[in-house]
Amino acid sequence: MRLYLASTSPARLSLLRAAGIEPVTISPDVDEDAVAAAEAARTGAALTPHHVVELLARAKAEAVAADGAAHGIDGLVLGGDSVFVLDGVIYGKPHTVDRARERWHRQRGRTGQLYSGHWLIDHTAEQPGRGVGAVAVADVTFADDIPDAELDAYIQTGEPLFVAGAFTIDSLGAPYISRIEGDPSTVVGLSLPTLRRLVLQLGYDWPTLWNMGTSALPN
Ligand SMILES: Nc1nc2c(ncn2[C@@H]2O[C@H](COP(=O)(O)OP(=O)(O)OP(=O)(O)O)[C@@H](O)[C@H]2O)c(=O)[nH]1
Repeated sequence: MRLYLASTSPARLSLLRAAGIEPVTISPDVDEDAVAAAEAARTGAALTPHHVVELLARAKAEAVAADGAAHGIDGLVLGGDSVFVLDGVIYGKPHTVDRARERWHRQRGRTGQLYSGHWLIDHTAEQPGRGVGAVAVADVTFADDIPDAELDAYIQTGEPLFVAGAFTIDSLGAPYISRIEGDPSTVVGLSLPTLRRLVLQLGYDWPTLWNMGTSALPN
């Protein structure tokens, strides 16, 4: 079974490859801010983190599936979205050094939640368009002994600017994460246990997605 990843996230691609799946990646053409704003206007209330990540994961998967014929899609289309929540406030990517510094000064020594949304669409002749979704959440606790100067050095690498919550657990940010509760792949941006359950929900066996080269096999 072919998996189509409706995401530009290198981290999501790496997670799938390490799990034995070489997806076809297709960039979703979605204005995330506009989609979230339209939903907030429709509901008349601020969106919960759970709602935001499932809404955007679905929008990305549906945007790619809508062009299914153009892409020659015959398989499962996966969209994802992640946000970080601290004290009830939803944070995406900081994008700027000042915002990343402000976030870290707030989250240092604290615990927040990383929410990842998943939407999987069956784009095969058998069940064209059937979609299922789920959200996974993991608690992330940050080290409390990071001096300002070291935080600035980390921020200057640029890594924190383009990831939800301004941190990674699998790259330069790893030394600053003291505890995770939940499956680590949720924090990276794609919960593999959650994806497996969605595949089963659509009636497929997980191993049918394996199309590993040697890249996924431990050497
Ligand atoms: N490597 C890594 N990436 C992380 C981590 N936490 C969050 N991210 C990334 O932060 C990004 C969150 O932004 P999203 O809007 O969900 O996704 P995106 O990167 O914009 O890509 P699209 O799916 O194309 O929207 C994702 O690429 C996540 O993989 C982490 O701990 N490690």
